[in-house]
Amino acid sequence: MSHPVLACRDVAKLYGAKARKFVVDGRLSADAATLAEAGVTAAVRDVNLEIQRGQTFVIMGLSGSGKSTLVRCLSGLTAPTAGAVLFEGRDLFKYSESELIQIRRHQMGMVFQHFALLPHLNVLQNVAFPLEVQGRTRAEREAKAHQMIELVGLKGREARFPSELSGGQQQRVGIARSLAADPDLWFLDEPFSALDPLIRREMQDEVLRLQGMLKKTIVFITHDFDEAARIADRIAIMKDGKVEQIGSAEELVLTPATDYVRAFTREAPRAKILTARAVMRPAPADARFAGLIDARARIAAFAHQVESTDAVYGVVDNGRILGAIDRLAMIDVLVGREPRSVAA
Ligand SMILES: Nc1ncnc2c1ncn2[C@@H]1O[C@H](COP(=O)(O)OP(=O)(O)OP(=O)(O)O)[C@@H](O)[C@H]1O
Repeated sequence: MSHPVLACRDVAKLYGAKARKFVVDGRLSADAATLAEAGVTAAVRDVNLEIQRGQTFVIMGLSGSGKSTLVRCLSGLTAPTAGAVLFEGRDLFKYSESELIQIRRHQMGMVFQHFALLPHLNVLQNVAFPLEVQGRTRAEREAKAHQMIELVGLKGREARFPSELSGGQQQRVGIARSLAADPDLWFLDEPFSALDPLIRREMQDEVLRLQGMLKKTIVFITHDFDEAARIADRIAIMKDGKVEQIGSAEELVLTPATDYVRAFTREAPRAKILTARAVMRPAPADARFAGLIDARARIAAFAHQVESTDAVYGVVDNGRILGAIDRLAMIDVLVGREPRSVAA
């Protein structure tokens, strides 16, 4: 069986002079109150998760909830105080320092909120930079950089300097640069937070487009649930260093595990997140369907079809009827009410 690309086993990261005192046999041995009393911050604690190959895994939470610290542990930048981070089944922090550098350089790519482009290098040189660090020849570097620049839609701007680009364009350069080294694992830490909403959506579409082509394993941090819902396969919601729940956007909206998750997902655009499968009811025995809806279709895509108040629609998967939807049941789910059964 293949391993998850990344996994956390009881990961904790503590800050404070007395932090080590609370780790026994590699495990965190104190609750939040005891740690706080000792002046120790548990930036991350009790984190268990698995990220599968090809998945877009989003880590979200408010400021200070531990997202960046967790990602620093996942990407090998910071060793956890307790627990283990497994990369392809092996403890990331049991590699030697130089092996870890090689893994980070060749198998991981990073994009940050602040574009961190080198101001004195032009677009081509910025994108080629990680390949220089990898020791590739100039011809190889430039060929790859040109390919990446084209991929993110910046062909023709190779000679510009960062200061001559808009925020969105700078972030495209950051994306091209992080992809130049062909990482398997791509970390994006609030990459679009500094961009205005329209450009932000455009960049989310860009990630979806690139992911459709490149099929990377993506770890994406955001504090915006709408952004998470648009791009994620799985979302982990963090609070006070802990993961409150992990699930698809649909699972988090429909079955929040805690009040915190419920509050986080309350304003979510349900029509764009929920699928027919999740909102259907058992089909009445004698139902005569006015039409059929694919089980994977989102409400926003089929709502216009469910127009008449008394018509019942069948929900199908590969030609098989799984359940039924009518207008009232759909509206119940959209406004967050327990849906009533579908009328025959
Ligand atoms: N080097 C450090 N030393 C001490 N405390 C730290 C350190 N790094 C992070 N913390 C604390 O750990 C907690 C989690 O911080 P972290 O930066 O991981 O949160 P975050 O969710 O990424 O926040 P933001 O969205 O604001 O970046 C915070 O209380 C922070 O003050």
